[in-house]
Amino acid sequence: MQLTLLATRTAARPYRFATQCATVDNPDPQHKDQYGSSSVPIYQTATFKGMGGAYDYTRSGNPTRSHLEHHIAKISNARHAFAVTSGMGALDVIFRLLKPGDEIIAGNDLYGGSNRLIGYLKTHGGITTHHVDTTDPSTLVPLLQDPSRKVAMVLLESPTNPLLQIADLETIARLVRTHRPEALVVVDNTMMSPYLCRPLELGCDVVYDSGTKYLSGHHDLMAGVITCDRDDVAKGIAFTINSIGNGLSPFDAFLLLRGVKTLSLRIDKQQANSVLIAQYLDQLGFKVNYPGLPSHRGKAVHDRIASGPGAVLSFETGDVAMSERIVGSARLWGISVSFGCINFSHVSRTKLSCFKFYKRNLPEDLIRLCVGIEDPQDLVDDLEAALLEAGAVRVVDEAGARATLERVRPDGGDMKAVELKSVGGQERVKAGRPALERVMTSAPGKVILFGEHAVVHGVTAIAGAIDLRCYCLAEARSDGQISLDLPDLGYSQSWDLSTLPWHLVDPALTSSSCLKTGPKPDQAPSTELLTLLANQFVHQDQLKAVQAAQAFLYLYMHLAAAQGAGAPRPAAQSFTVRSGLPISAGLGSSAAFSVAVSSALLYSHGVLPLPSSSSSGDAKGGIDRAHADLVNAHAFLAEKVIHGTPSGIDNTVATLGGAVAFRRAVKGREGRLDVIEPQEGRGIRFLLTDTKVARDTKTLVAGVARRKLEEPDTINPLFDSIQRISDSAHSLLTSSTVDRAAQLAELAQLVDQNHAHLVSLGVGHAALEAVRSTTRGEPWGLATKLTGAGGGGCAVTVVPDDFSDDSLASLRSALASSGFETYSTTVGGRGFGVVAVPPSSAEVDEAEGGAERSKVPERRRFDECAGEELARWAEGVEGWVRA
Ligand SMILES: Nc1ncnc2c1ncn2[C@@H]1O[C@H](COP(=O)(O)OP(=O)(O)OP(=O)(O)O)[C@@H](O)[C@H]1O
Ligand SMILES: C[C@@](O)(CCO)CC(=O)[O-]
Repeated sequence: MQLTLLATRTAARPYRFATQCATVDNPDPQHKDQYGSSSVPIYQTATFKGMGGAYDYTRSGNPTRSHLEHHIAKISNARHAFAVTSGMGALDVIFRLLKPGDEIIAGNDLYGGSNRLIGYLKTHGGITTHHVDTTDPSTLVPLLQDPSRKVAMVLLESPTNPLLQIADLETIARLVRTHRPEALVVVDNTMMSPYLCRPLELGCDVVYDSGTKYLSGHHDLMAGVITCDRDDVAKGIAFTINSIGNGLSPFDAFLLLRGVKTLSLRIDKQQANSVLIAQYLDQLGFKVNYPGLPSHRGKAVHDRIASGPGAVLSFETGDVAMSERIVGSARLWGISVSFGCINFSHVSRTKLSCFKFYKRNLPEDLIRLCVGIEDPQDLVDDLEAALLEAGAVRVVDEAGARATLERVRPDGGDMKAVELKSVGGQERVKAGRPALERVMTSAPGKVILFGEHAVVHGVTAIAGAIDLRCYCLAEARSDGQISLDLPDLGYSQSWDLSTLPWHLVDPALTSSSCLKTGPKPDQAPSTELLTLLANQFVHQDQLKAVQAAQAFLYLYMHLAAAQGAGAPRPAAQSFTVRSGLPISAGLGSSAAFSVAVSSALLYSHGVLPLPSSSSSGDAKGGIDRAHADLVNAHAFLAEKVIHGTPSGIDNTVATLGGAVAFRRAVKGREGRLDVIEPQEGRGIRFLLTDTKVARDTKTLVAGVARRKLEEPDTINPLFDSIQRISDSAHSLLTSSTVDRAAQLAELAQLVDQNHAHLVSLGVGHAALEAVRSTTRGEPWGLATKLTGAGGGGCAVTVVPDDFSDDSLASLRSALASSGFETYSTTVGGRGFGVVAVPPSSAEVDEAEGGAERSKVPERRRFDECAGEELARWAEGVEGWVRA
């Protein structure tokens, strides 16, 4: 039922642009390629055998070209499309729709090549052209209304090249329709491509693109394409192409078709780079022409007729010689004509002779930038180096917290120093040192005894800290880098602090109150920053590491920005995280990671003062509750980055330790946190079994949320029942009077009931059932449920008081023989901890003659040892203070 509905919907809706680009349909649905080739074959033939077939001579038509033309028509939303040998070839074909004596109205900032052809038309074809200011549609009206004028064509470009002036294509098309219905409105759409603008949809008659540019994207072919809706116009164009023989060759048609498939992908990246570069130049005070800048004249019109500013911009320096020096100094930026290529950002200075010849009033110092898909920071760096080398900017305030660039006035006069908040969208930051040279934190994993998943939707859950922990070591460095090493995931990466996307920090997280109380519980992480971090800053090898690195960088950047009151004051540091917890197994490894990293950041940056350690080196409850809450608030944000919509129970337990009954705040109902105090002599043993079945909490939580939405009548009663289970468990665990045997028997029953509900929620797994059947079977008879997000991961078994150590050992070996890993743990252990780590033995040797050596664990062991050995190493550092 559901499937049918979805299928119908998909069939009725046209595909979106990127999908249309990537899917090449056969123009002739009757014709199936004999081998079912996925890529369109190249029909490299001049002639076709026989007469009366679909094709006879490639000048008139060729299957590869037809495929391309069909595809171009589809993505341009046009009835007809034609592919010819160049963009100018396309304009030539269009001009041949005119007759001697006809007149053209064209812009006064037209592409030089078009102007050259217009000049030729005048001398050889008797066709005159009137150049007007197309940024103002009213300038066309007198010509359109003048009956003595034989205006047969209006030729437009928007944005123009290279001044990026905007013509209101829609309004002009309407004016032409009103005053001169027989005239054709022709648009050169090369700067936009059909991805960003489709002028036929705005009422224009004929559109052409130089396919050499964005449509191809690789500067490896020359082509032009023409689209139109009118059948009579299409007939004229087809006749001309066949007559003059400038149809695109089969091989170039194949290449162009290949290029078009990635059109939207390429333009998205080129455009994003262009926005950063335009902002950079704009902040330096250059006059920048780019419709992506709020100040650009005609931006409102452009935003109405097009869906993006494109990837060409230009700027003026105020001095021709300086412009020449800038263009000459660029290294990564090449010097070239044309644009639209993915891997070749280039600069070009306007050619004086050309402009003078056509009497175009173009500034002679104009530099055009055509932006590719390179890393934007490299482009900005190279441009900046060229600006510095050319003397267009100079560095001031090098000693300050932030480097500042100042534009140099070409005439030597005073120029206001531009304090750059951001350069190319990237803050010019200077790395400092952290408040603490070396600090280590740790946080426990958790086991949820009752209420997982339901807790995300406002039901109470019962959980406690376990004795497996995650450790984070933060160390100062002095090379302007921040690094993250995650040996458990085989991941290691460092970033130059000045290259991080500081411009995307969320101001809501950089206020001074945020430093005191932490991010608000309903604060969502910025998807824009997270996406950028994932796409451009984090190695993409494995999802687990991407999530962890995103969370780390997100916290790090906001903390650095908050400390500098918006202007980042980052410290160069190395962070190494190790964990004794199985990752993605339901024991809260992500929460332990989030708490360990948050606390390491807050202490090492001096936001939290280091608590004083007791002489025993293990002060219980030695951390202020307000400090713990600040850590928890930051960790919750990190959990959101990793999990999407966590309830907050995992990070709360990993921060505070102990055992809690937790209810999150939902829709107007307050949250609630009850600490379950350990009861003397009534501790309960638990066995944790890791099924080793990999799963992802984020996906499982999202799946339950979707089911709640789609099947509320099934899911809501399950949540109500889980609430009753948690309430019963809470009173059983806090009662000091209920009979011990009855308490454990009742808990076992609740465990079974809760597990059954979790299976009904859809988060069970065959491996978990295998664990349950082993523990329930003879001779053990113990109740087990999944714990955490389920879908695999871990199960928790209640171990009664009279269950002997031998029985436990034999149960563990039975589970191990099925490939499971077990952990026997107490529940309710300590919360997060912190310790200042002294220099490792090697450093002590140098500085103090080795006097301290025996007290300091060897640093490299932290990276190398695992499991219990890791815990021994970390716990061996003296002076831990824990919540
Ligand atoms: N030792 C570690 N090193 C690096 N990243 C870690 C480490 N431990 C956890 N993580 C991060 O936490 C994520 C695991 O989160 P996930 O929620 O899937 O599992 P979990 O927290 O163990 O289970 P649950 O949330 O069900 O208790 C990993 O993908 C990684 O991003
Ligand atoms: C599945 C879930 O309830 C527990 C994951 O450990 C999710 C959450 O509470 O955030």
